[in-house]
Amino acid sequence: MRDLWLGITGVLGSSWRASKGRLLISAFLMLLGNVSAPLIAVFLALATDATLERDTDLAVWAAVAVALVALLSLTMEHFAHIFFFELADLHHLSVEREIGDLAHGTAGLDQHERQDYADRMELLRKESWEIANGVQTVLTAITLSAQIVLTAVLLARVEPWLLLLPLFAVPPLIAGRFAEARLERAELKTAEPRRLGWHLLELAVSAAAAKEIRLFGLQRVLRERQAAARRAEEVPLRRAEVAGLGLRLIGQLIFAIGYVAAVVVVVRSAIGGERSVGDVVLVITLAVQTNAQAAGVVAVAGALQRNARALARVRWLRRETELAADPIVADQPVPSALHDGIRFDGVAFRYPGTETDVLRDVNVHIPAGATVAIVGDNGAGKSTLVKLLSRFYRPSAGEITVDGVDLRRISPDRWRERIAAGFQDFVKLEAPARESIGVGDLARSDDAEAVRAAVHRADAELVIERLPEGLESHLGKAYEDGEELSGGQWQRVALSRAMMRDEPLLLLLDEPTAALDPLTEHALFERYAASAREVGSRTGGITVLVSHRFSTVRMADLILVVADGGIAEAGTHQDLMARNGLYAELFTLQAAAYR
Ligand SMILES: Nc1ncnc2c1ncn2[C@@H]1O[C@H](COP(=O)(O)OP(=O)(O)OP(=O)(O)O)[C@@H](O)[C@H]1O
Repeated sequence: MRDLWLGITGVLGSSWRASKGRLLISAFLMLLGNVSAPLIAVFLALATDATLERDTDLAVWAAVAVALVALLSLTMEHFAHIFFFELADLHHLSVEREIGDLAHGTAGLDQHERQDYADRMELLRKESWEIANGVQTVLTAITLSAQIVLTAVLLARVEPWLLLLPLFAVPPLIAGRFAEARLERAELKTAEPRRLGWHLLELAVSAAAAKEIRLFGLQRVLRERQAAARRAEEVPLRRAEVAGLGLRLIGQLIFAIGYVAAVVVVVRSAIGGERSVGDVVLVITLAVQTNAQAAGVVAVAGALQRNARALARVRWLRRETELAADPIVADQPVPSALHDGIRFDGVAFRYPGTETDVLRDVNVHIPAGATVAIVGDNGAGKSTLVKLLSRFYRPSAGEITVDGVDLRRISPDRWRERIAAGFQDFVKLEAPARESIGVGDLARSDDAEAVRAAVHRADAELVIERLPEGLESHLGKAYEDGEELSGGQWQRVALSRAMMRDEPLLLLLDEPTAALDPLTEHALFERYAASAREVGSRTGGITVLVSHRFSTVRMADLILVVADGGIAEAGTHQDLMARNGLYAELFTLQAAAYR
């Protein structure tokens, strides 16, 4: 009930803010249209009695009035729609803006990587039009209520017992509520197969996936899976819809019984001479309208509930965004340079909503100015360490300190201003090349010199030189004249973006060179390491590289081998080879493979 109330007031409030004039005009037109409907019955009754009494003047005037109110009742809602559409557009824009603001409004990745968040966000995206059209729903509800009250008054004047007639409209209402609740449960339950269905459809139309799909002959399997996902979505939804239809039908049947009883009561008293024929016409006409009103109430109640549910989800998103805020006050500045470095003390980490620790009791000191390589099997936790360093997540236990200051006490935004990063799953930012690279340091994104320097650091000059208009060329298929790049070329663009910051305190390279060949990766990393050392000697900046290629890794000052949720080995290449442990084994295996 509270959601319903908040839904109604929320819609009216935001429509009022969006456009007072449109809201008032459409409310007036709706009211006029809705109040006119019961008046048709009044004038029809008048015309009938006047005709029977041979009062021609009154009969003609009453007939003209019937035509007039019928016209108002039929047309006003259409005129109101013109204003609704504009209001809905304005509203939709603001709803989408708020969803976007809230989705961008969290510092970490807690929500974005969570399944229940993804499910609800998907529903919310679908429902954004429901919210936008909410003003029509709410105004219909209000003006329909006015119509129902007027109808009730008119019926009561003929026969007070007829006031019971609207009571028969309650069962369809309750049935409608149950049907809606059942449908919502089914929608939530089927969010996963729906997402899977979309994903499979996206795969089917994506150029990137087309190669592997054809090469491995996956078309049939994918089609079958897509069909299975659609079935898994549709069967429960259809069941819920059929069950809802049955419930609604029972509700309408109860109303029909009341309707027939009311008509019988009045016809009997008209035969007995207590009522006029006009009264019978009035009741039959109004009772038909009451039936339509009941259907209208059910429809509008369903729409109000959907609107309330969608707005409740927006409030949920607001709450989630608030909850995601770090409880610890970020009251420490980012150091301008590192002296000691970064320390992990007893750090454990478990992804939200999961049952096992990905990292347990991680203790390591990354000295200022060092170049660190992180190696380990797939799923060992390398990227998780990078996410913790980027402050996308907070450790579940233990502490990460930067020059002795708890990382949680440094504002994530400020910290990230001093981080440069390149990831394996980088963004293919479709924009002019200058912008696609420049956003790596937003403050200098328009600075062509800075962009060129970044391109040089990433050794991506050849990629840019081949573009028809150099840095001004549009990248990607979003543009008609856009240049599509190869995987490796996109990766160079992403690397250039990572190189935009001149003196980062932390350069994170999480397999950013995976699309490049080992020799190129080796050469590139040597180049980064040299420049990182040079920058590091001034600022104490740390470079962290995640790679599976040991030929690249060996040049790092410190190699961390991640295994079994912790740092299994740490040291230089020489140290670790001498130790003859996991690193030595993996290195020897890989070196043998290359020989
Ligand atoms: N968002 C997430 N939610 C739940 N579990 C996750 C999430 N991301 C990663 N994991 C799990 O955490 C573990 C470590 O993942 P991580 O990505 O850190 O491994 P990695 O060493 O970087 O692997 P790779 O070499 O394959 O990139 C894996 O078991 C993975 O399934």
